[in-house]
Amino acid sequence: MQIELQDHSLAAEADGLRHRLHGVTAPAPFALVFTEGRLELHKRDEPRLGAVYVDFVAGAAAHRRKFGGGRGQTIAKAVGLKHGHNPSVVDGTAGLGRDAFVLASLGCTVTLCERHPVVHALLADGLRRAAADGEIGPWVSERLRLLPFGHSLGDIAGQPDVVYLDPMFPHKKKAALVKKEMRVFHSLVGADEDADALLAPALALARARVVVKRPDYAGFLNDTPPSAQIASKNNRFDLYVKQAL
Ligand SMILES: C[S@@+](CC[C@H](N)C(=O)[O-])C[C@H]1O[C@@H](n2cnc3c(N)ncnc32)[C@H](O)[C@@H]1O
Repeated sequence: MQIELQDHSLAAEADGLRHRLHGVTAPAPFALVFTEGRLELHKRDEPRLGAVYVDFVAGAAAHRRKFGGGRGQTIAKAVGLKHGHNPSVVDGTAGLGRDAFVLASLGCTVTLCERHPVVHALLADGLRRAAADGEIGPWVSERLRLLPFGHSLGDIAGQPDVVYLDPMFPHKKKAALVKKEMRVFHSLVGADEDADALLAPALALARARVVVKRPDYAGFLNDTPPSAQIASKNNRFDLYVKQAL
C-alpha cells in the first residue's frame, strides 16, 4: 500500500493502516494520502476537485443526522423503519457509507459490503474515526459493521431483514453539476456494469425485502419490475417485497 504522509508524526498510525490494507494501491492519477489523522483520496491531475474522505462525525453526515428529517426520510420508509421496529440491513454496495450511516443513525444495524479496495479503505478509515468519537462512537461501533475486504453477499451468515443496493449508474447530469468530490469518486469507481447480477443473491439473502436505489431516469435492476416504488427528489427506491417486515 502506498500512502503518502503529510504529517510524519502520524507514521505509526499510517503503518497500522498499511498493515490492515493488504497491499491496496490507488491507481494513477489517484493517490491515497494520510493526513490530519485521516485517509484521503486525491486525483493528481485535477487537484481543484479536492479530496474524498469519509467523515461521519462532522460535515454533511452530521448535519443530515441532526436535521435530515429522521424516520420521515424516504430511505427510512423504503427499508421499512417504523415505530418500534429497526430492521437489520445488509448494504451490498456500501460506497462511502452515507446511506448506511443514515440508516444506522435511525436505529438499524447495518452490515456493509464494498468490493473496491480503495473505497473499502476509505470507508474503514471513516468508521474507525467515527467509532472513536465520544458522541456517536458507542452506537456506530454497535450498529455498523464493515465486512472484511473480499467478502461478498454470499459470505454473510444469517438472514438480514433487508438487503439494500445502490450500484453506480452512469450519470446523466453534466459533470459540472455533480459535486466536485463525487466526480473524483465516480472517476475512480466507474459504472457498476455488472450490477444486474446483484439482484438474485440479494433476494436470496433478504428475509423481507430488497431495496434498490436508482436515479429517476434509470431502468429497473436486471429489468425486473419491483413490487412497489417510493420516489424522492432525484432518485427512487424500488422495493422487492418477499414478506412483511
Ligand atoms: C453508488 S456507490 C454507493 C453509495 C452508497 N449508497 C453511499 O451512500 O455512499 C456504489 C458502490 O457499490 C460498490 N459495489 C458495486 N457492486 C458491488 C458488489 N457486487 N459488491 C460490493 N460492492 C459493490 C461500488 O464499488 C461502489 O463503491
